Amino acid sequence: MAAVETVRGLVELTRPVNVIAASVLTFIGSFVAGGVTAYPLQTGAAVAATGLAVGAGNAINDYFDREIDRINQPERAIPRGAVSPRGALVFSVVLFAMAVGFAVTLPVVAIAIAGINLLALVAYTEYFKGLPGLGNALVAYLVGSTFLFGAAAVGEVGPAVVLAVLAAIATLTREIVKDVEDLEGDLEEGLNTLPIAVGERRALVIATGLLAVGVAASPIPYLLGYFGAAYLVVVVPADAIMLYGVARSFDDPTAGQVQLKYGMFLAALAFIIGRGALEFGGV
Ligand SMILES: CC(C)=CCC/C(C)=C/CC/C(C)=C/CC/C(C)=C/COC[C@H](O)COP(=O)(O)O
Ligand SMILES: CC(C)=CCC/C(C)=C/CC/C(C)=C/CC/C(C)=C/COP(=O)(O)OP(=O)(O)O
Ligand SMILES: [Mg+2]
Repeated sequence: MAAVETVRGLVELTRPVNVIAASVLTFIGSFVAGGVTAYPLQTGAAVAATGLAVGAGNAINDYFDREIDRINQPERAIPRGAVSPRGALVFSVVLFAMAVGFAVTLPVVAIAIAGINLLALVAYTEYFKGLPGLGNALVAYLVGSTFLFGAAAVGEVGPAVVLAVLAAIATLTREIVKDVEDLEGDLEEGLNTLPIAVGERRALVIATGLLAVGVAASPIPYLLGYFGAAYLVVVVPADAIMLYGVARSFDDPTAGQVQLKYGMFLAALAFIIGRGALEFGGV
């Protein structure tokens, strides 16, 4: 039973939903760059590198955060004892090494993005997380960069830039809300996150303003001709769910950040449907 609990804990450390979601974003980047069918092996390597890097980044985050999580998230794998801190660290290093193994097979721009991202993932928790807004901006960059990484693996990065910016804005919004949710543990650990630096309400007003910009910009991929009209049918509800989530955060940041995540996932689906509609002759 202990072995089953350990394996379950290791899988939990990777945050598999995020691993899959980020991998889909990289695939979308390759898709909008028009390289999936022309370069299937590079697309596969980029998707694999992303999934392994996200799993590694999440595992090392939980390793560094193990004391905060005893307060904020005691049910997580390390605080509940399913995985030892050393076991989590070794697991993260193995995943990072596997991500590098796939990334080095890609074109030089993709290798550069992967190299920057892998360093950022290691540095995030120790050096950036406690800096007001900077830690959030780094995570937002990392999520947005998946589109650039997927595009750089197979072709031109250009079309992926708009998607990267939209994903980064939405992620930055949610990261600020998550810091409001984690205020107690972050204060105990002496972290100076944005809500601690400027106050919870002001941080949420900043998050709301950021998301408003992202929502207003969300039709741009359609207007630029990257997506078919079917994109609007899906992204408009996604925008509405994200706006509802950030509004909900003022009285319940936990529920709000979850709603934001649902809206972001639906927006990622809108990207897939929008590009698919264009590629396969739909609307
Ligand atoms: C306005 C507009 C149309 C925005 C686009 C939104 C979009 C497509 C966002 C992409 C979001 C996404 C699918 C991200 C992948 C999952 C991931 C790796 C997120 C980063 O998570 C960091 C977070 O702090 C982890 O916490 P948790 O999710 O609670 O485990
Ligand atoms: C394209 C390549 C090679 C890599 C992509 C890398 C990506 C997409 C990373 C996604 C973001 C990520 C996994 C960040 C790691 C750190 C992390 C989990 C930040 C959020 O954690 P905390 O701020 O500690 O909050 P919680 O632990 O409570 O969620
Ligand atoms: Mg953490």
